[in-house]
Amino acid sequence: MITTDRMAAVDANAAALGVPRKQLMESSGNAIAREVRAVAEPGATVPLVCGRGNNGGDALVAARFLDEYDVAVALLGRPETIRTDIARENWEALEAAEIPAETVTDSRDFDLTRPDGDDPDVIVDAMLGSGVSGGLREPERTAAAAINASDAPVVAVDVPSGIDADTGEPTGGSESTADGGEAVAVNADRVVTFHDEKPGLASLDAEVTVADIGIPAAAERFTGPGDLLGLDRDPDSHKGDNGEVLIVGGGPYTGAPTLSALAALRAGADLVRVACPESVASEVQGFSPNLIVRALPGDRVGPAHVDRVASLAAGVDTVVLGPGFGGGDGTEAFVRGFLTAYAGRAVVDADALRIVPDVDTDADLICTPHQGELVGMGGETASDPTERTQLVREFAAEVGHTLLVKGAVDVIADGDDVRLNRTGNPGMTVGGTGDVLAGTVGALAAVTEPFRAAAVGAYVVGRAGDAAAEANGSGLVATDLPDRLPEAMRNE
Ligand SMILES: NC(=O)C1=CN([C@@H]2O[C@H](COP(=O)(O)OP(=O)(O)OC[C@H]3O[C@@H](n4cnc5c(N)ncnc54)[C@H](O)[C@@H]3O)[C@@H](O)[C@H]2O)[C@@H](O)CC1
Ligand SMILES: [K+]
Repeated sequence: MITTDRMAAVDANAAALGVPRKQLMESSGNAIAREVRAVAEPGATVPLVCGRGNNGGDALVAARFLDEYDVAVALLGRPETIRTDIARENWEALEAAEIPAETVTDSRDFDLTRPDGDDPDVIVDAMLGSGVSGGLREPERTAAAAINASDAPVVAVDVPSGIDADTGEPTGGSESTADGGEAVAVNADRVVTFHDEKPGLASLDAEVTVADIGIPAAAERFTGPGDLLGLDRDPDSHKGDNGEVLIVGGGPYTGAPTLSALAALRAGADLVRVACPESVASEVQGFSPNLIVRALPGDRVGPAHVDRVASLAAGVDTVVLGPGFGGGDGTEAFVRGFLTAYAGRAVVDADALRIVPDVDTDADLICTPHQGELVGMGGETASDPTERTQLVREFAAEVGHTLLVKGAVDVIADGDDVRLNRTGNPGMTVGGTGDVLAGTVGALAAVTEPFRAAAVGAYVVGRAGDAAAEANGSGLVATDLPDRLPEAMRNE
């Protein structure tokens, strides 16, 4: 089962793996043709009703595969207004091949009946797919009414036009069904959908076929540029809307919490506060005027700070717990106390990790252990990648939190999902890169759900590291990474 958003991500990842969308469209068109052959004999009359997006493009390809049928392509709108290059190229291929195709610019002209007055044998509905928004507009609305009025079986491409593939509901609501034949969506008898089932299709009264269109499994299993889709800032957003992060760390170390904080800012957070012992507060502040530092009495974070940190945490989207804490009983008691009191979202790293498996918390945690820390938490690891992935998935389910286990290939898992990340390089074993990762994931978790924040965080920090390695070779240091994050987060 795959949602529309995830499908778009996987599609972009496939392109990055060398399988471009035009190639997928070719497979989709082929799959539609197979479906038509399953319901109609050669020679049958098959109108293909095409929109101007890629859903229509799929059917423009199908028309080329259906030589043995009496096909007629109806493009809803002028060819110059076809919205994607690949759909337009397929339109031009039809014209060049002299395959019958007409354009419908006035919906009153739309007619599916044959010259002899009979219904066609099969109608292909390729008006709108996953790119639909809102209720059907013209000419799609009239065309949908005509499709629904015909007695011919209807094969819908990907999803019946006007239906939300995630919910199965009409995209414009279902109010107008009773008002004299106005269509809110196409009623399809069959749906040929691509790659995987869609959550909304099962509730429809239609036979659903899932066609394999050649998207490699790696496009789903591994993070890729598609995973960055949909993370852009809302142009109307205000300060704070794009994430407020609290880093709690420092004491024996000053660099670690600072790296986390700078990474959180570069990963897009609007406001980053660092709560650290007063002994290091001015040093942390000295690293950057972009940071807001909150000093905690003493030279180590300890149980006496739980209330103060909990009140600072109450106003933010995510807390990053652990960078530069060092070990020790006081720190452990703090982490335990804080997690018991806190019910929000937190990234847990380094010395704070050991507490997670047996603390009673309502917080939603993203734990970022390396293999050694994973074992310290009570998890298991293995040298075989498949086995290791399975073990991480099981352990994530057991602890009830999201895990991002760092390694040459990072494994990200929660109880339901697992993803692998292969960006990054051996130069990143240098100290401090883990702090950068924790801060990055903290910023992302302020704007997206924990599993995705962890997966995208691993991907972009690895990408930033790859760029840094290109510039600095094995002289890469952790401070090279934060400034490279914005470039690494571009979706290309
Ligand atoms: N991985 C993928 O995502 C793949 C997608 N493919 C096809 O591409 C389709 C998605 O293509 P697109 O993103 O181009 O989108 P669509 O073809 O679904 O819609 C395109 C356009 O329709 C217009 N539109 C939106 N809502 C409307 C409404 N309510 N009334 C009238 N017009 C409306 C918009 O201008 C939109 O740009 C999928 O459904 C599938 O058929 C396949 O070719 C292969 C792989
Ligand atoms: K459709």
